[in-house]
Amino acid sequence: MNWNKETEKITKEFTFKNFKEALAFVNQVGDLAENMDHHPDILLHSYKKVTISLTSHSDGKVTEKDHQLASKIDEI
Ligand SMILES: C[C@H](O)[C@H](O)[C@H]1CNC2=NC(N)=NC(=O)C2=N1
Repeated sequence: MNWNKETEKITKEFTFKNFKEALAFVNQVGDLAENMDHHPDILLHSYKKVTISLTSHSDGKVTEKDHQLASKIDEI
């Protein structure tokens, strides 16, 4: 299997005190995504880190929707 070329996206890593706080953050991001009908890729890793990646799949690139959701996530 070939390696996939990364499509255009914006990514940010968040670090929390523990797994429980990281998971709570993931759920809050999920609520925002559902409200916007715009969904990130979410990776909860190293037990207390969350990496969020945003791209607009229907456009195949980063759009204003991604920046809007990123701003809302930063306000959590
Ligand atoms: C039908 C539904 O509105 C679409 O599939 C939405 C869902 N969430 C989405 N999220 C993202 N990141 N990109 C999209 O193109 C997208 N499309």
